[in-house]
Amino acid sequence: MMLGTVRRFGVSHALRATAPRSISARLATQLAKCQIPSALSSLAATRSLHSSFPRLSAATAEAIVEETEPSKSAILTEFSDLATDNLIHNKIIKNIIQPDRMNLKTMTEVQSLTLNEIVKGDDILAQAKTGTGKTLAFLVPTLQNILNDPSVDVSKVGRRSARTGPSEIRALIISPTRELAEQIAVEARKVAFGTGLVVQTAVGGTQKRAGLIKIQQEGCHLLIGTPGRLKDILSDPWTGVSAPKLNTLILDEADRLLDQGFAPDVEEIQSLLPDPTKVDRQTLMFSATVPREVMQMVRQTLKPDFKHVNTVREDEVPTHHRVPQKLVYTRGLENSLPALLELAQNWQSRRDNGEELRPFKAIAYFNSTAETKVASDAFNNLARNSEFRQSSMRNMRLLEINSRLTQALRTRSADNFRKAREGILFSSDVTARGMDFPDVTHIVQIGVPRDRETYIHRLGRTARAGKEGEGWLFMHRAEQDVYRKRLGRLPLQLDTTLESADADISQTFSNDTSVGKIVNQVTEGLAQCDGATKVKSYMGQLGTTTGNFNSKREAIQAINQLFTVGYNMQSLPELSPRLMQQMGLNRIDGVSAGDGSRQRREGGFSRGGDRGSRGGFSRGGDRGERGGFSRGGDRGGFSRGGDRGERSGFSRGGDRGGFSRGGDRGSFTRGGDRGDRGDRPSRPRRSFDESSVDDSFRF
Ligand SMILES: Nc1ncnc2c1ncn2[C@@H]1O[C@H](COP(=O)(O)OP(=O)(O)OP(=O)(O)O)[C@@H](O)[C@H]1O
Repeated sequence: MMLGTVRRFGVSHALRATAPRSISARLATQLAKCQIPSALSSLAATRSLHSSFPRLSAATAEAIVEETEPSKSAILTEFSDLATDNLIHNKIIKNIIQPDRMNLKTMTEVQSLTLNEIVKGDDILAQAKTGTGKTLAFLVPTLQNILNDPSVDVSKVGRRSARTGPSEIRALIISPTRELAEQIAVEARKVAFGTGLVVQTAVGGTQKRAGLIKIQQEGCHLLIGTPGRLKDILSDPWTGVSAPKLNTLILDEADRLLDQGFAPDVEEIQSLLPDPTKVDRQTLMFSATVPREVMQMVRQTLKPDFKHVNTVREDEVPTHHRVPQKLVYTRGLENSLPALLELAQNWQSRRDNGEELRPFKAIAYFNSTAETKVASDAFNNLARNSEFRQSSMRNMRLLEINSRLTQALRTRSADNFRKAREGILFSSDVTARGMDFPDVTHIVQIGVPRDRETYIHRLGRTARAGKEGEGWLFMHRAEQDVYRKRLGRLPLQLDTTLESADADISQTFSNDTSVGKIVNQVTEGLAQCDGATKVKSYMGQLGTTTGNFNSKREAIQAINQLFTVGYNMQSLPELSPRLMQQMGLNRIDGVSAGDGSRQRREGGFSRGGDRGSRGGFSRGGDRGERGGFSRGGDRGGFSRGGDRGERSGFSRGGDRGGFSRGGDRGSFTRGGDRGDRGDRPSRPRRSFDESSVDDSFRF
């Protein structure tokens, strides 16, 4: 059984387990032979926090002892043991282990396997499952290496005189999203506390000038940022950020940064760093997924003798075994939101009935940014009704996050969700990677995600650091083929417990049944949503969902039904000829062609409620007072330009067929929202949602 792999390219060490997961007599003898600290043997047998959190197990330790002849520090597993041979600065260790600080005790497998190699200066590609502590795995040794650098005057560190601006930057971490960059910085500051090392961020959506002044005044040893902003400040001589002594580059979520969306920026950033023939550079790459397609880029970026540390067994899916993953077929696309509400309500009711369950805290992932807004608005609308307010759902925080929001709103949503005890975060893929929200119990993916990696990273927002969690995938039956082709082997099990997933929403429901109540609540919530938002969501789904179905026509039929039945809109949005051409659509497919004049004539959009009374409940009784539109209020409006420097998605260039238009630079993307490219001085590219809306509707 393969437990983990450390490969030096050229010299390869495969770590094969030959012992059960408990310490063996043989291991004990070998540990003694190798003079490994006695703490290790007890540690290998101990599971301090959670039995399923991947630590360096006895078996792995044994494998290392057998096959890699490590130095003794190579297999340290306790943070406190890092004091041995002064491997890691005492202050850093204290910050990690002290109960009033980070309060961590035992290293995870990826931490144990990479720490010594990074301190030695090797280039590393490290792959380990989501939520297994990769951030600390690169932060601790990197901060230590900065302290070890003789040109960093440790005696002066911490004093003002030692802070000499950007020229002191020794290490750079690139992250695909702003929130992740900020999160890494928070962790880095905790680790570096009291050492005098200064950590700064450079992310899009924040004031560039203010950030630069901070770096100038406070200094910077470790800079963490998003590709666009980093490229911007490093390439602009006026910023004064040149980092001549920088000798460490870290790509977190490396496979994402090396794919075609970000690779050009990352390459450019590398070219702006000191010439590696003059300043030796260590490069580290970390991710939970390393698809074969990026390996060529990995080899081009790392030194030829880089090490590949892989804690995911070759025969294993890179999701956690302990996370039940359930698949729900929905009758139509309009069934997803009722099914989500039912899932949350069922869970909360079970808690009310005395089951020992953590409060429902879920992230609902959508494939386009506009869908997150419709869903979030609908849930916030329905949460105002008295039945909801008196139910077990009453304390739910209902939050939205996607790259179209202003950075201030994004940060607020992320912070509020972090703090929330129970709630739902309606999210695009902007939070899919790296984000460490505590105590997330459920990940609900609505529609088949764009690729297997996206599925894995989204799912990885739950069950972190050894905790429990569950994953749900809601999809239309007609997405089955794409689901199999795109996601490959995954341990999903069919679930048929959610009644509203299969309800015929076009029917009238009475409030006497629980499914009726759920459908009616969602319908009412949606009826109060802004028509413009619904149109954007329709457009977004033409971009994302169409490629998920077997036939375009079938997909458009389903999206049309979502719009008319689910969103309760009378007439379909008109698509301009240009847009139809861009999307490869024609009337036969079932879209409505026009120049958008119908929408303009009708003052925007059909306001819903005109499909006749459906009895059983009043549809949007308060819409008169509110003019039929929900304006977002503190839930964050739709930012159409304040935040345009970032990309809200990119096309992977034809891997899914459908509408892909030549990689990431086309005017039309598939509506995803996978990362930030920071602020750009040049004219921003348009994303799918923007282009479609600008072409067909002006509102
Ligand atoms: N040795 C440890 N013991 C216990 N908890 C840890 C340890 N190391 C890190 N953690 C905690 O585990 C959680 C997940 O860590 P982290 O965010 O670094 O995971 P990751 O592997 O980078 O995940 P992802 O692949 O999603 O980016 C964090 O809350 C972190 O504080």
